[in-house]
Amino acid sequence: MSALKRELRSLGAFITNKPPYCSGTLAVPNEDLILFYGKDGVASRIDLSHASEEDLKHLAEACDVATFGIAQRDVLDESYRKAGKLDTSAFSMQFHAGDAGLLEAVKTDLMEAQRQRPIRAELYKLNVYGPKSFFKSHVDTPRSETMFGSLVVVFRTPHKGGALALRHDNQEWTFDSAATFAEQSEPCVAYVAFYSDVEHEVLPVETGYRVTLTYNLYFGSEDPYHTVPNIHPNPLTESPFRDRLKELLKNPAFLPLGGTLGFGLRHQYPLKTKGAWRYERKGVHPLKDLLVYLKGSDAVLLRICREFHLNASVQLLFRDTNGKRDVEVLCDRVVDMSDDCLDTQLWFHLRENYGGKLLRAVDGPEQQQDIEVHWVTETPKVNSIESPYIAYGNGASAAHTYMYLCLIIEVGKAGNRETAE
Ligand SMILES: O=C(O)CCC(=O)C(=O)O
Ligand SMILES: [Fe+2]
Repeated sequence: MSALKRELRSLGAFITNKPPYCSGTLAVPNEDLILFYGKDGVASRIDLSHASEEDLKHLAEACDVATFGIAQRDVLDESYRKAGKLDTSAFSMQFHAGDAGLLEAVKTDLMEAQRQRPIRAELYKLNVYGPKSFFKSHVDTPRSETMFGSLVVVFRTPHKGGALALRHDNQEWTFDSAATFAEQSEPCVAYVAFYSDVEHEVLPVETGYRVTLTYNLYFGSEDPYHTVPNIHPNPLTESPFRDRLKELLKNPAFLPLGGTLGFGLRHQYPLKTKGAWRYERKGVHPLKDLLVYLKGSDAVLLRICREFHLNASVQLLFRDTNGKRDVEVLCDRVVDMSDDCLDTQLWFHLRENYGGKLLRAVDGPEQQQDIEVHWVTETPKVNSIESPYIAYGNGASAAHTYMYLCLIIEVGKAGNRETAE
């Protein structure tokens, strides 16, 4: 491996290793933890800061069986999810994530670069996970295009087990509320927030009752909140990446003549390709618009590049074909090839008709590479977007290629680049 490749890989590790969730504890006054619940005329009352086993059993018995969403349908299957739920119409309490300053913590810790963007949390359900309850691995069903994640608040009721396992991009983390509470002496609730594309699973509760509120997180206008000084987010820091990049930019041996860096985006983004030419004509540029919607480490990356005055753009990398990485083409606009009939090579078509730039080709020495991109991180395979087209060979056949969203960064030559000092 060349020295440059090694340096880029160690730089990329700071991005790739950043978890797509945040968690912590939050001090809450006891009076905010009184829960009133019931579906009939008379409501019951439980103090979630000092709940007895008997109180919790009563609450569990008042719940309905929890369902879960598959393809916009609610499904009941106790081999997949065993838990109780109350809809928002069947309970009430003073505690609101928006008021408690929790959104501020989520913005700071999870959203990072986008922390200036307003977000709001919509209360979804109260859940009770009693002994042997669980919720197998799933991703939450997005309720709208602006929903970007979920927030779970766990109350300090006696329980063991019921940790939340989170999985993304072949990595796994665990948020164990029972263990978190064991380390706290102050009255508090525990919270965990994660992006919508994070798979998660509630492991079986061994003893006691795990009581939660779940919220859907949206980009959108801000709820009023008060900053509570007692929030202790587990910080997931971005500064090692910034420091390392700065070091590299200062080093005259790093890309001495300047160059182009590529980062595969880590998160999934909805991208409408159908009819792309139509909205381009109206002046809509989805790849440019995506810059303000970047999530988590993708957003951090953009912000740091901007700090260093590096030109950054979201582009589409096309990779052809059959899993082989023989031909790669980069396009700075959305391409809809669903109606295209290709009687030439895909890379040629993209270059001729969509302004694509050839990164790598195998079919002959005469093919020119348009630009060289030094890849720092790869886009996870799950984030690929399929793009169909019709290929003419001996006859017409349906073919497809895969596109990957990436952030392309221009680095100036040594001595001619800023390091934000
Ligand atoms: O309780 C939790 O930690 C997560 C619950 C969950 O995944 C859900 O309600 O969709
Ligand atoms: Fe979930």
